[in-house]
Amino acid sequence: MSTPSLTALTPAPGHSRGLRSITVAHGSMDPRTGLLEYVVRNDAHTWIRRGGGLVAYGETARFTVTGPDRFTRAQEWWRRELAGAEVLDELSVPGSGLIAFGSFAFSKTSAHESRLIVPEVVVGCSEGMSWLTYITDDADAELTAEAAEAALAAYLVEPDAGRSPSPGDRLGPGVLSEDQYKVAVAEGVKHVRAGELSKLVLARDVVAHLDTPVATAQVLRELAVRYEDCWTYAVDGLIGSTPEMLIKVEDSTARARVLAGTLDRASAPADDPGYATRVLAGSEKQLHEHQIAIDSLTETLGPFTSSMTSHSEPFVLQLPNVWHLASDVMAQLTVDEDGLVPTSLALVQALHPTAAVCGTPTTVAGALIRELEHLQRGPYAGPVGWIDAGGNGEWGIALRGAVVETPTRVRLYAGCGIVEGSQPEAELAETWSKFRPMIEALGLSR
Ligand SMILES: C=C(O[C@H]1C=CC=C(C(=O)O)[C@@H]1O)C(=O)O
Repeated sequence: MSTPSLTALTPAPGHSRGLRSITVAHGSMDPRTGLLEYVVRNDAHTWIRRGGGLVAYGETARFTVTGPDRFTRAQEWWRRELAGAEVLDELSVPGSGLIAFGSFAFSKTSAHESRLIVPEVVVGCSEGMSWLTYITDDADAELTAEAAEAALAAYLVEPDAGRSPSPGDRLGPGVLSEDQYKVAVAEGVKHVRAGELSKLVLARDVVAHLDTPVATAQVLRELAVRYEDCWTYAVDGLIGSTPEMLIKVEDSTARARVLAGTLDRASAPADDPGYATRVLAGSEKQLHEHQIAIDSLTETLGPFTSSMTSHSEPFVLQLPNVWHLASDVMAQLTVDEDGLVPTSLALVQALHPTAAVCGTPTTVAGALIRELEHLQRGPYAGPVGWIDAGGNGEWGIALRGAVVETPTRVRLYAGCGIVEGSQPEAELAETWSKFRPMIEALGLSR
């Protein structure tokens, strides 16, 4: 397997025949809002958690691809772009310098285009540092702090208006009705009981029809404030706030957050603080589902690492809508004889799709998803995130999100892990708990 390396992705300084970028320190940020003050336009690309991360505007380059080799081809394109690039970066931290935002289709057979987008301006904030990056393909453009500030100012000058819920806004069914979804779950359980697979993830969609155009920036700000432990993403109309980190690479350290096992907070008794721990961490079914997800990640990540640690027991992650059983995994990536480690995108390629969104074994689950779901997942449950010139990056799984299909039509997706003990009615209810972040951020009710 050829894994692009950190060094192979590092652009040569001083000669340019393509992308050119400058990164400068950017004034201090309001600690209460962090990056959110920059999420003012509906075309923002975002990757935000607890006020930090990246917000970007504009598009200097784009690569689109479909098919089973979408990750390899995207990496090749990124390497080619970097090879001819000129990069001035006074910070040189993960996420500074040249970066691309990306979103990949869940399925290798999907007609949906996976994409890498190199923005024009990026505001970044991490560990008390803030920076501004300006990226151009104009050989004559000046790479100065003033040029970067001017490029950012041009995007911020006209913020998009928010919207208020309208009486005509409504939530309609998606491809499968609720009853059809329950039938699909029951079918899935039969296959699990027959021993064909141990876990299968079945998803469904619902469609928000709005009276007036969706105010994406407002939706993203609401998601980022409410779901501050999640990663609020926006890439080209794919928006949401995911609690699941597929892989994060910072130099030679990789991290992942694996989730599986869900409990709706809406149905919890108010006066029982031990409820989530008892019901989730005390449930054989939930622990089994979680173990399958952990095993799938660690088995695949193992060959890339020299050491790996995770807690022996999952913890209960509390989000505003649900509790999850969660495990954080940290690994040291193996450094090869040339001193190189795999890039974040190379690891994405190896890890996707995990048991959290597909099932185990992957091929059996993938075939059953196609047979039972009747849904074009598109970018739902695919990797979403960013990569920099050094190969660092953060790639979440595009969950708890939606695709803005037209200014007034937004498609929401949610799925559930199906194991032997799954009940169709309970899984249907669980999809509603997973739709809730988007339903509320859009100002809708069920
Ligand atoms: C497939 C989804 O969630 C996955 C991630 C966490 C917990 C899950 C579960 O408990 O079923 C799912 O595997 C989704 O949110 O659409």
